[in-house]
Amino acid sequence: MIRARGLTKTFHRKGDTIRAVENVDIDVAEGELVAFLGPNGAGKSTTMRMLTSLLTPTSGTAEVAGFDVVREPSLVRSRIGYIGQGNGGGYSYKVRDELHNQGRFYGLPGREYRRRAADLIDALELGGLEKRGISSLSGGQKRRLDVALGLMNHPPLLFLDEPSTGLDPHSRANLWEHISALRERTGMTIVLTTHYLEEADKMAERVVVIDHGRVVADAPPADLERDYADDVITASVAIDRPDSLAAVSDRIRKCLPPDIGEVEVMPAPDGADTATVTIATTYGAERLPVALEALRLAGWTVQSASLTQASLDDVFLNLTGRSLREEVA
Ligand SMILES: Nc1ncnc2c1ncn2[C@@H]1O[C@H](COP(=O)(O)OP(=O)(O)OP(=O)(O)O)[C@@H](O)[C@H]1O
Repeated sequence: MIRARGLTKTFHRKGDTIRAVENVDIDVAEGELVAFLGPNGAGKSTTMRMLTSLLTPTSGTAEVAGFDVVREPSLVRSRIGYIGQGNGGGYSYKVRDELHNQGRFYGLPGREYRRRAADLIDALELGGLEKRGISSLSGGQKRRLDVALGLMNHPPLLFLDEPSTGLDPHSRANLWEHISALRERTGMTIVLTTHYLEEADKMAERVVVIDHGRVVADAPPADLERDYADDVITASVAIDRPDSLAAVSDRIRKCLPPDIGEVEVMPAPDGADTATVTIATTYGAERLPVALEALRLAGWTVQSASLTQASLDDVFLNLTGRSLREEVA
């Protein structure tokens, strides 16, 4: 569906040169859901706008839905849906009129656009709102209408630029339910931008991490978390008072399998007779019981244990030295 090579966009503004996107390669297969993840200003929207033919690349090439974005922009546009960050609906129109207008824009015959509008009103739960003015809709309802507008031409490829930004968690979950259901029904390919880590983790089959206009990683979320971040096992272990921390640490390390991961032993901060064992590892969920069993067999009493699984924020931190969560906040 998408094959981009060396995609680059440089803006010149007031004597400044802004390298918004640099040398980006992207492949998206039919039916995939791919998320571009990165902080504000990383270049996600600019990349998407080049792929939708709205911006001409400074250099590089992209084929989208079988056509070249520079040489065949109208063929690209006829085969994609694009929902930008701004609101698609003209505010003076009513919900159904806006959908019908969109159908006319794509040159659909009246019967067809009325049928599609009715279908999308149903699929995106806009029933009862058909005659409402768009300016009176809630944020979540407006975003669902945006998605409906982007789907009027039945595109095999849908681009969503920050579909859920500004929505409350309930509306966000609701929008995602609708998008997932549509995807299941139509097999549509979806490319979206987001800076919600949880959203990318849960919804996307593949995450393209973008920072300073460059792709810094591109893989399924679970692979990124395995390759670029650690799970952390934490266990609180009872210790005998006379033992020095060094001796305890040595004994604990020796009882654990050598390949378990990076082990650290710290005294409890409140001076109690416990030590905190942390193990940075991959496949933490499988290794947690192994570690606990090894400690138990060696005679240690484990008072509590927990597992913190690697997140996409850890991935971003390890790749860039910055926390995406903090940057976005
Ligand atoms: N038309 C433009 N003229 C000048 N600079 C621009 C223009 N459009 C984008 N930029 C700059 O290019 C860089 C990338 O912007 P872009 O909007 O692609 O980032 P983004 O990752 O989508 O950010 P956000 O999450 O805030 O939407 C930023 O530094 C931005 O200020």
